[in-house]
Formats: sequence, structure tokens, C-alpha cells
Amino acid sequence: MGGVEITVEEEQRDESQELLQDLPTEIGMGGNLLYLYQGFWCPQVSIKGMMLFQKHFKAQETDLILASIPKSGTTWLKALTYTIVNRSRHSLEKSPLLTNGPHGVVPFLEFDISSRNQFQEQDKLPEPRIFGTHSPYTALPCSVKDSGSKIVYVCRNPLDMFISYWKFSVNIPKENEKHLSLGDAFDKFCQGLHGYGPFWDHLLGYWKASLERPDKVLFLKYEDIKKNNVPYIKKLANFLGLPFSVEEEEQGLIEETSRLCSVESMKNHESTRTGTGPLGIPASAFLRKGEVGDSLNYLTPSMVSRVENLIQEKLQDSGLSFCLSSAFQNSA
Ligand SMILES: Nc1ncnc2c1ncn2[C@@H]1O[C@H](COP(=O)(O)OS(=O)(=O)O)[C@@H](OP(=O)(O)O)[C@H]1O
Repeated sequence: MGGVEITVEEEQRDESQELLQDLPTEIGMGGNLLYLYQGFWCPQVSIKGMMLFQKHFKAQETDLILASIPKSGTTWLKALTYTIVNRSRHSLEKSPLLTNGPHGVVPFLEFDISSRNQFQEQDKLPEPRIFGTHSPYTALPCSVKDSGSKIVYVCRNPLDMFISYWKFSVNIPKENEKHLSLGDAFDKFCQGLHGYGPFWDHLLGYWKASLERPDKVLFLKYEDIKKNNVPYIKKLANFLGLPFSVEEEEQGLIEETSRLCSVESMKNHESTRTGTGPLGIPASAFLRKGEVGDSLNYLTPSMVSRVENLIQEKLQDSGLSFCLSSAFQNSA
């Protein structure tokens, strides 16, 4: 037969290109282009990856999916989960986490996998496979929702998440996009115009799933882990079906895991000092202060109350809450 042979990659590129043409677009709080896809504002850099993930990823029964909206504790959750899961494979001092970093040992499903063939390559990874995703719950592939795979979601109070996101985006050099001022970025954030926003719908999707299926979806808050991380490391290990034994507890393995994955320790890992994270961004950009309440150094009281009102309105009756100003006063 004559004619031009079309590779799987070319076919996918055309398919998603066509879909993109019909989606509404806006400039987001990071000055980047966002596409409105299935009710969420997805960054241009990951929209095709997200579509591929949704369409072609086949979850295995033992898969662990670490989900979050950006700047909510993704890097930390990846480090903790990888360390818990692999603690019998190698000692903490020899962990690949030290050299490859959290984003190296736990790939993102939307950023790091750019073709259908790569999903097949992932089939060869040792079980349990661990992946990160920023996809909203409703956009997850059916195979993730319907299989025995487990989902851990981490969220963070929206004020700190906003500042973390803004600081991150202004520190990344841009060629064709411009950085927005804090005030303009904040306005966009409050309209839900940020990566995978609106944050309230992202939160609610996973929150409701965790209430309906607590064995399937574990919902964690950054602030809770930060306040006292040992019980949360135990909780995470129990949820993953890999509880710490009495001997491990007596040996102090939980505290060691906590130390290895602390922001202070991770800043000194070789992977952070010399490596790169997703999209070739320096790994150090994913570790800044790692504090609760840093946003109060940047936001005015009226900005805080605007977000408080927004949360009140959007999360009302869900049972999910963030007590912003008072939580910060307690942690100050
Ligand atoms: N180990 C550890 N412990 C505590 N906090 C940590 C840790 N690793 C990353 N961080 C802080 O998390 C913020 C980055 O968020 P994410 O990791 O979700 O970013 S990303 O979505 O992967 O781009 C960013 O928060 P800010 O410091 O407030 O900007 C990081 O410093």
C-alpha cells in the first residue's frame, strides 16, 4: 500500500491539537496560557500530557497516585511516599531520593510522560508504581478510579499556596510571557485562573472522593503534617498498606523518614543542589521556605479576608475548611 505512514505520536499530536483549538483560553496568574478543559484551567505545558494520561494510562491494582494542586506539598508527599514504600529495598542513606530527587523518583503523569508508548514502558516498573499528578479528580482515567490503586491527595491553605505559586513563577525566566504583579496575580487566583484551578473545585473533587471511599483516597493537609509529621507518616504508611513494624518504630525509622524528607534536609540533597525537576526547572526551585503562614508577609488583611470569604462561599457545607488567619496566628 502506498501513502504516508503516520506514527502513534503523530496521530496523538494531531488529535490533541484539534481538541485544543476548541478550548477557551485565558492568561493565568503565572502569566502563562491556560486552557479550560473539563471545567479546569490547565497550563499549556501539560494540557496534552493530561489528555494522554486520561485516555491511555492503564492503572495497575497496586499503583499509588499522589495528587495535588501545584504548590500544595507535592514534592514533600513524593519524598515521604517513596521513602516509606522503598524502605526495605535500600537504607535511607543510600536512597535514590538523594541523587534523583522526589520528582526524579516519582514521575508526573502529565509532564514526564509525553507519548502513549511511554505509558507502556511504565508497565515494567517495580510494584508498587508511584506517580504524581495535578489532574483534578474528575479528569482521572477510569482505570485509576475503578482499580485497586490508591490515591493520596495533599492540599494546603490557599493563601500559602498562592504565594508559593507566585514566588515560583516570578523566579522562572520566561521568553514570551510576562510576570504579573502580586495584585494582578491575586485577582486571577481569586477567579480560579491558575494551574488546574479553580482551587476550590480541585479540593472538593478529592475531598468528596475521600469521604465516599476512605480506603481508596487519603486526603491530607500540608499544615497538619507540618505541625506534627510522625503521626501523619504512620497514617500514610498504614493507608498504603505498609505499616511500620514495632521494631521499625523502636529503631526510630519514622523519625528518620521525617528528617530525610524535611525541607532543610532536602535542600542539601545532591539532587536539589545540582539536579533539575520537571520541565528542566532547577530542582532547588521546588524547595523555598516550606513554612506555614509565609503568605502573611506579602498579603494585606483585605486580601486575606477576600480569600476567607471565597472559601466560606465555595466550601460551605462540604465539611472541608481552612481557618486561615487564626491558624497562622497559632503557628506564628
Ligand atoms: N520537604 C518539604 N517539607 C515542607 N515543605 C516542602 C517540602 N518540599 C517542598 N516544600 C514546599 O512546598 C512548596 C512547593 O509545592 P509543591 O511541591 O506542591 O510544588 S510543585 O507542585 O511540585 O511544583 C514550596 O513551598 P514555599 O516554600 O511556601 O514556596 C516548598 O518549599
